[in-house]
Amino acid sequence: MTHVVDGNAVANRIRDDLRNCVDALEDEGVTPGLATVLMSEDAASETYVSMKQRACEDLGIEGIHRELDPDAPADELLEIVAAMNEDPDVHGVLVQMPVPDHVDRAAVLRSVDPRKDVDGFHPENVGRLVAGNPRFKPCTPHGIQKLLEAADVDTEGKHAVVVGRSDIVGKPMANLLIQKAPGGNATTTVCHSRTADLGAKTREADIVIAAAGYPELIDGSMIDEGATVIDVGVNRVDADTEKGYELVGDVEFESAKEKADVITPVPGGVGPMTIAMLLYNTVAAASNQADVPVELP
Ligand SMILES: NC(=O)C1=CN([C@@H]2O[C@H](COP(=O)(O)OP(=O)(O)OC[C@H]3O[C@@H](n4cnc5c(N)ncnc54)[C@H](OP(=O)(O)O)[C@@H]3O)[C@@H](O)[C@H]2O)C=CC1
Ligand SMILES: Nc1nc(=O)c2c([nH]1)NC[C@@H]1CN(c3ccc(C(=O)N[C@@H](CCC(=O)O)C(=O)O)cc3)C=[N+]21
Repeated sequence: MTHVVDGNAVANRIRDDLRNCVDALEDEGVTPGLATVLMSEDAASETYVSMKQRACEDLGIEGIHRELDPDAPADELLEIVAAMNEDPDVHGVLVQMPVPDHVDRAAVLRSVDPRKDVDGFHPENVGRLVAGNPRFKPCTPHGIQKLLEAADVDTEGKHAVVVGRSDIVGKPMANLLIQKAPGGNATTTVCHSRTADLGAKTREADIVIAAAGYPELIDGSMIDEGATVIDVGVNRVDADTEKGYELVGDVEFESAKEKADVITPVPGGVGPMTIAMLLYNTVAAASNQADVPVELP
């Protein structure tokens, strides 16, 4: 029987453990604070940011949210981030991606205080991750490591094929998988839009991590018997539903499930883990900044 990993259940376990950490910080007079900034009118981005804020509230983390007109000058965004960097009640700062085209994305990522960079996107934190000394592991790849662990999938010595090379998912995922550390030690291939014969690469994989943002790109014919399939894709596809769309992963679930031993669904797989690990990084940031040690899950 194929194991369909319940990301909501794993995420809820982590969130329960984090609640104890928040209580321990609270006992020392510290309330963790997460500030989010949204400069977009994209409906999916709005949904994700409000899910993050609700998750904070649920845990006793103080959520602060700012929204900017997508046409506002880039300096306005940088000023907001600078104020959040200075605010002692804010321990984590997250600028929801993507930002509008007239805003220099790299400059935004550099503007976040690296000690508050709970996304792990600041170049200093990217460098530390690559060097094997991470401060904050990026939320989605970190969540995938936790999911693999929960599903008893050992990465050591396995061939992992990551489909996608974005700064948010593909690259940090590959960097974690090649680390000489628990959850790493995998032989790792990174594929992208210029990869020739993607199926030939994914069929070689013990673990496929699909993060291309292309609905049902990977079907059962591209999966080896007994493989583990992690579907990161969250694509809104027009459908005759109440909302007018349905969520579809980068994996064609039914055919891939026939081949895989372990597979994650969409929704309810990687997505909830991303949010749980954002809470994790926020608690870690508060613990470091307040110099109050906590035992993270
Ligand atoms: N579940 C979660 O928590 C999260 C889900 N997501 C979802 O994951 C998906 C990927 O997100 P993100 O990394 O930000 O996306 P990006 O668009 O930034 O990157 C997509 C990557 O996939 C590659 N790619 C695109 N099409 C193909 C193809 N046909 N064959 C092989 N590679 C391809 C691109 O290649 P190239 O570099 O050559 O352009 C690029 O490297 C999206 O659906 C997004 O919504 C994202 C973040 C969190
Ligand atoms: N600075 C920044 N940090 C991010 O972490 C970041 C970002 N920008 N930009 C966009 C992506 C996307 N992302 C998701 C988070 C949760 C779900 C999630 O919880 N998905 C639910 C379904 C959500 C729904 O119902 O629409 C699920 O898969 O079960 C999905 C996607 C974080 N991202």
